[in-house]
Amino acid sequence: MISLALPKGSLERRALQLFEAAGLRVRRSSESSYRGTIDYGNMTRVAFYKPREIPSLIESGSFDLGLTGADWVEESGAKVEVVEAFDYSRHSEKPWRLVLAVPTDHAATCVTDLVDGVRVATEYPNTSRRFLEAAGRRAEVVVSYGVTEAKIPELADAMVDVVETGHSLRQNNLRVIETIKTCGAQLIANPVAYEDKGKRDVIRNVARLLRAAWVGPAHVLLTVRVPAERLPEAALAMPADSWRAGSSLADENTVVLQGVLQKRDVPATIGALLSAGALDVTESGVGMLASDTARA
Ligand SMILES: Nc1ncnc2c1ncn2[C@@H]1O[C@H](COP(=O)(O)OP(=O)(O)OP(=O)(O)O)[C@@H](O)[C@H]1O
Ligand SMILES: O=P(O)(O)OC[C@H]1O[C@H](OP(=O)(O)OP(=O)(O)O)[C@H](O)[C@@H]1O
Repeated sequence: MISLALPKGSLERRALQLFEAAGLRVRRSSESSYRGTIDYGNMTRVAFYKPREIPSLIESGSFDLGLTGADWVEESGAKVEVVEAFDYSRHSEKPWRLVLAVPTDHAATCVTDLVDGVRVATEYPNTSRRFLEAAGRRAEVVVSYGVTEAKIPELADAMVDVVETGHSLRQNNLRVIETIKTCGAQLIANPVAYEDKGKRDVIRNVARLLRAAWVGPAHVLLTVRVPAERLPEAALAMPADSWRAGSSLADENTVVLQGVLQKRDVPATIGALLSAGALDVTESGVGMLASDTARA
């Protein structure tokens, strides 16, 4: 049995989509239920927690596997195995950043411009202290429990917080002077569970399925009909991660070439294939792409 802790809040929606796309749908009685199951690997104990709590739940062995933000893995200092990483944020398929920010009219352009004794508000006191110390700044770290932007100017002069779109910074007249860490979602495992052969096999397979569901939609399958004598040219035009050729049952002079390639390569590839003699090209969507090397 593998137990799994999933994130509530910002990271939740995409996590559930990803598990569903990987064939690992979380079954629960309603969207407000914090408990569920997955019909794979005997995952009968799935629970939802705030991302900041998940690393310690995994380290302690309360759960074998968890999905949370890289910022909380670092902040907690929890001893966990990072099994996979997915660069998505609350609103986008891009990583978010943990940044040091100051009011727009502040003179500082980097951390070393901050004076000793500067008050820095943050939900990430450990990460912030480490960063400020490494920069040689003697700062007063003011622990915040959210709405950190509002701590300036009364309680703090600067802040360390999450930035994704930058909307919140702009609305509060703040600007970034340092990026401390670029963060995505991480699949983390309890080290003891990861050493257990049976659990490790399930954990590795969950990671593979999630990765396959993550990279799949960034790819397409191209099916190309090409006259047999033009096959070498057409094959060269296919920048596919993998491709294969087979004969057409309908016409022995026509070969069918199939390849999986990244979506961004499609326009140029179709042009090159047609120039190389392709009779027609059909594009199909890819759901999951399981491969040891595939990366979106
Ligand atoms: N755009 C984003 N804004 C905030 N957090 C994000 C964003 N993108 C990813 N995250 C991740 O999600 C975490 C916040 O998750 P969540 O929204 O559940 O909690 P919270 O806002 O800290 O908590 P609360 O709802 O109690 O204020 C961040 O710490 C970070 O790991
Ligand atoms: O760059 P943006 O896209 O604006 O995202 C970043 C903002 O989102 C988070 O706040 P959240 O709404 O979770 O509230 P909080 O301040 O209480 O954590 C974070 O603390 C920032 O304020």
